[in-house]
Formats: sequence, structure tokens, C-alpha cells
Amino acid sequence: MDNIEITQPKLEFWKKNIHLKTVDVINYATQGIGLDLNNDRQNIIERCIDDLVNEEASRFIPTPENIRTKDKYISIIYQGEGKQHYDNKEHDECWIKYTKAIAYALPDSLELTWAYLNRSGALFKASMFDDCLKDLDRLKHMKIFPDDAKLLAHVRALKSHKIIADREFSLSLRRANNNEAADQVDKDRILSLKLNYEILPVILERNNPEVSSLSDSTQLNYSREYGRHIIAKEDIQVGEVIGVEYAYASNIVQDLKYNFCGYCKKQSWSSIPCNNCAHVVYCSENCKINADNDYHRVECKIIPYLLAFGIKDKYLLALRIAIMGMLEGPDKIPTIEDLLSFAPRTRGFMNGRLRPDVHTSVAFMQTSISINLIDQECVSLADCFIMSYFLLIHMDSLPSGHDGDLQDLKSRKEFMNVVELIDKSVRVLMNNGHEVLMPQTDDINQQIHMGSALIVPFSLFNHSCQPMVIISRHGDQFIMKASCPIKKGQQIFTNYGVTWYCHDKQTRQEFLSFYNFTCKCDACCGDWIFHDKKIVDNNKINNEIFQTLDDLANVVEECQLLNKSLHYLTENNSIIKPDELEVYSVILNESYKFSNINSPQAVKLLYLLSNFVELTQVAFIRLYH
Ligand SMILES: C[S@@+](CC[C@H](N)C(=O)[O-])C[C@H]1O[C@@H](n2cnc3c(N)ncnc32)[C@H](O)[C@@H]1O
Repeated sequence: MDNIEITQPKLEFWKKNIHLKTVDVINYATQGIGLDLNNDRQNIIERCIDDLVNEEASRFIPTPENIRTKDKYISIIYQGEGKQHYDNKEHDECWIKYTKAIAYALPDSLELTWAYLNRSGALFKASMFDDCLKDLDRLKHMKIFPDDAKLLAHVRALKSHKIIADREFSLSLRRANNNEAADQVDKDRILSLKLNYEILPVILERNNPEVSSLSDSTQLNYSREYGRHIIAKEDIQVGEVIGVEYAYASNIVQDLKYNFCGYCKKQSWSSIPCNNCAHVVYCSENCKINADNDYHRVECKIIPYLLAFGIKDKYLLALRIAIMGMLEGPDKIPTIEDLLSFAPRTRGFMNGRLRPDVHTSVAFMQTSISINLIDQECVSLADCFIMSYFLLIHMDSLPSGHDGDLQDLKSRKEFMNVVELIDKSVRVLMNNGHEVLMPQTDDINQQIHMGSALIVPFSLFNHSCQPMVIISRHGDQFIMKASCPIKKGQQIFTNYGVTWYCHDKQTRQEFLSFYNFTCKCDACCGDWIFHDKKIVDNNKINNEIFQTLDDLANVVEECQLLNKSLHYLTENNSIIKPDELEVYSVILNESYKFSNINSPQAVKLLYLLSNFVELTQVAFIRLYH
């Protein structure tokens, strides 16, 4: 059942065909008549569509069959699978199946009542009593609530309340006896600490007047060589917060879409579904309303079709960005003339400031496509045609009974406008998007890939294989911190792939080929052989950093302590509070005094700090016990 969103063979064939056609056109346009993929974009898009409409096999966009959105029978199947996992005591698997049963059930249906009740049972078994009670509470508002279900719900609620009360009582007893040790080994307590761990939003002390989500210790510059980039206006210490921002738009990968709130991106166990589609859940009514207002009311109707076409997560996020632009209003989507009228440094500024929450700033972000990536380009353009088609159908901009003939569509200006808007969003996202990773409690060394985010001000930073910053995520807020001391006037570089510094030069340059520039960092120019990731893992870091230096006994000792505590924290699955990180930053600031900033040793220090920063983030939790 897990392959509900399978791509259908007819669509596969059509997509393949449309990709092949696009390959021909792009090859001819770029190599044959020398058009530029970046600057002659409109021309290339028009040529692609021209070619498609001349080809009978590509001309009609087929309508996917058996589109599954809310569906009583799918919900029932998931309930059955959930029950099997319940009997096998597989709590995590059981919970996810019941959540899917909730997502697919029709509003106010008997299936929805049973799905909530069953999930409350899974949560009860996994000792998630607060969430269990939330699900049971929802049942009170269900239109269909049979007596046998009512009785079960009532008994479960009573049991949950009793366990919660007993817990509180024993906790207060322990506190009264000051029995810290016993307190620490209480597994339930640790789990509930993690579940309820909230990090307050971080607020910058001094804001940059032009880019308010960056610190005033930074400045936005422009040069021909680097484009827009950020420099330090004053000396910056390790650990100093450089930027704090919410994503303009972000998404959750399909595999994890039932684990997280689709709006605020918190892991959520007692989630509620969208009323119309089965593809998103939320932690609260509030998040549901916000998502609908911002983008989901449009997305909701077309996502099932796009999933049937096998459109990938990144393109779906680009579509979301385009929809947000359309909903903000045509004045927020700049024209070509607007694009040309701005000075390069202040592109997209409004009243002298960059507004990371407004589509205009997104539309002015840098895009550049490498000629080496033709394949990706073709997939991308073909997907843009498909997304534009379904978007227009939903927005009722096409005549009724329209049969998907591209010839007819091509003559419509609104179709071409939408293709161009989505294509632009794809390119903005590819060039500026951030991968969002999350630590997980069961294996702290392996992060999970949660999704992607577009964080406008963070995209003003250029790349270096020796990054100077570290980015962590708290809910939908992203925090950038200095990972090494930065001198006044220096450009501040980030790393476009969090773990790239573990790879050799050739591999790094392959990754970077997409961005169309040659990295001139010391590691690339000097062709350093970066250490293998394993060497820097945990307890091997300490002595290596300082082995060539004689008189650093204190720093070595502190680093060893630091390393030991990291090891301890990792083993015990702990969370570090952001203010606790300060002490580590002090030690690292000291260490950097004795270690050349442009050296592989400095990368080891960076690795040490990133491990700590990782532990300040809430980890992905699975229900094991
Ligand atoms: C996320 S943007 C960075 C901001 C960009 N410089 C701008 O003007 O908006 C990525 C693009 O910046 C440029 N870039 C990034 N790192 C660079 C570097 N180290 N040297 C030169 N250009 C770089 C490349 O054109 C890349 O495609």
C-alpha cells in the first residue's frame, strides 16, 4: 500500500517523450545557434513548446487516472496494516499507518473516528500520553462516534490521565528528596523532556539596516568576481550569531510528510489532516489555516496529479514559491524592465531594505545554469510545463472541456507567464535553496534529510570549501553562527553542501559545477587532501590538532574535555541548550589562536563545533518503547 502515489505507465511514456524533445531543442538552441541558457530563457521556453506542439505524441498532456486523494478504502487498508503493526508491537510503523488512515479518511466519516481512536491506542502504547489525549479529545467533535468506540475512548482517556498524574506525583516526590540521580535515569522523563523541548526564537541584538535578518557586524557588498556577497564589518568571534531568519518557503520530503507539521515543520504525533487532500498533516488548526492562506488552498487540488506524474519534491517546492508569488499579487512579481532597473547590489530592495518575506526579493535572487547540466534542464522545463498546465486548470483560467492540447495552450499568454514564473522559481531554488537536515535520536551520526528551504538573506553568502559559518534549524527558524574567528573586511563564506569538506578536490568541484564558478578557496587552490570524515569522528580529534605545538597544554586539555563531553552527550542522546554552547565557543576561540585558520586543522575544529551545534537542535524521534 505504501506505493499509492505510483507513476502511471501512460504518464511515464509521455514524460519521457517530452524530456527527449526538450533535450533536442535545448541542444540545438545552445550548441546549434548559440543561445544562452540563462539569458535567452524566454526564447528557449517558446522553442521547446513550439516543438512539442508539432509532435503528436507530446502534444496532449494525458490526465492521470485513478487519482487518489481522500479515499475511504485506502483509509481502511491503512487501518488494517496499522493493526498488524500494533499486534507486533511495532509502535513507529503502527503510528504512521494510522496517521495515513487519518489523512485518507473523508471528513466526518466513521473511518476518521476509528483512525483517531486507533492512533490514540498506538500513542498510549508508546507512552505518548499527552498526544494520546489530544487524539481522544478530537473524537468529541466527530459527527459519527459509535457507542463501542466511545467506551474505548473513555477508558483510554481515564488511564492516560491517571498515568500522567502518577508521573507528576513521583517526580515531585523525587524533587522533594532531591534525588537527582534517580531523576536522570528515568527514561520516561527524558523522552517527555525531548518531546516538550522548545527553543525560544533567537533575536539578533543588532540588526543590519539593509538586511535586517543579518547582524550589524556584517555588510552586503557587490563585485564582478563574487556578485553579491557578505563581508565582516568588524571582527567576529566563534559562536557569534550572524543571521536569524524564517524560510520564505520550505517543504518536507514525501517520505516524511506525515511525520511533520506541513506548516511549522515541527515533528507532530497527534496531527490533523487537510480537509481536502491526503498529502499534508498539521500540528494545529492554526497551522492549517496559515498554510491554506499562504499556498495550500491552491496546491491542494493539483498535488495529487503532480505526484502521479512523478514530479519530485524540489520542483513541488518551486511550485509553492510561484504560487506564493501569485497570491501576493502581480505587483510583487517583477517584469524584465524591473529586473534591469536595479543596481546589482540592491536588487529587489524595497524602500532601501531587503524584505525576505516578500516575493520580489525571491524574484531577484541570482540564477545561473551550467551548460553541463542539460539533462537536469530538460527534466526541469518539462516538469514546468506539467505544473503550469495543472495550475491553470485549477485556477479556472482554461476553458472548460480543455483536453490538454499544448497547441491551444501555447497561444494563451497566461500559460506562458505561468511557465516562466515556475521556471524562474525552479532556477532560484536550485541556485539558492538550502538542504534541511535533522539529527535523529537513534543514530546521532546520521542526519535525516527533511526537505529544502529558501532562506533569502542566507543566500547572499558565497561558497568556500572551508566554510566560516554553521546553520542550525529550530522549527522553521534558521540560525547562522560563525564557526571560526572572522576578521573585519573578510568575506564570510558558507558551504553549499554541509559535508563537502570531507571530500577530495575533484569531488567537491563536481558538486560545485552546478553553480557555474570556480572555487578559489585555499583548500582548492592548494589542493589540500582533506581528512577522511572518520578521522575527525569524536575522540580522535584532540591530540591531532595540536601535536606539533609544545606549549598549549591548557588548550589541549580543554579540547580534550570538550571532546569527552561531546562524546558523553552523543552517547546519552542529550540536547544542548543554545546558551550552553557559549562555553564551547570560548574554548574554540582560544584554540583558533594556535591553529592556522586556513588549515586542515581548522576544519577539524569546525567539525567539532558542528557536532555541538547539531546537538542544540531538536532531534527526530521514533517511537520505540
Ligand atoms: C547562493 S548565490 C550567492 C550570492 C550571489 N553571489 C549573488 O550575487 O546573489 C550562488 C551564486 O553565487 C556565485 N558564487 C558563490 N560562491 C562563489 C565563489 N566562491 N566565487 C565566485 N562566485 C561564487 C555563483 O554564481 C553561484 O551560482
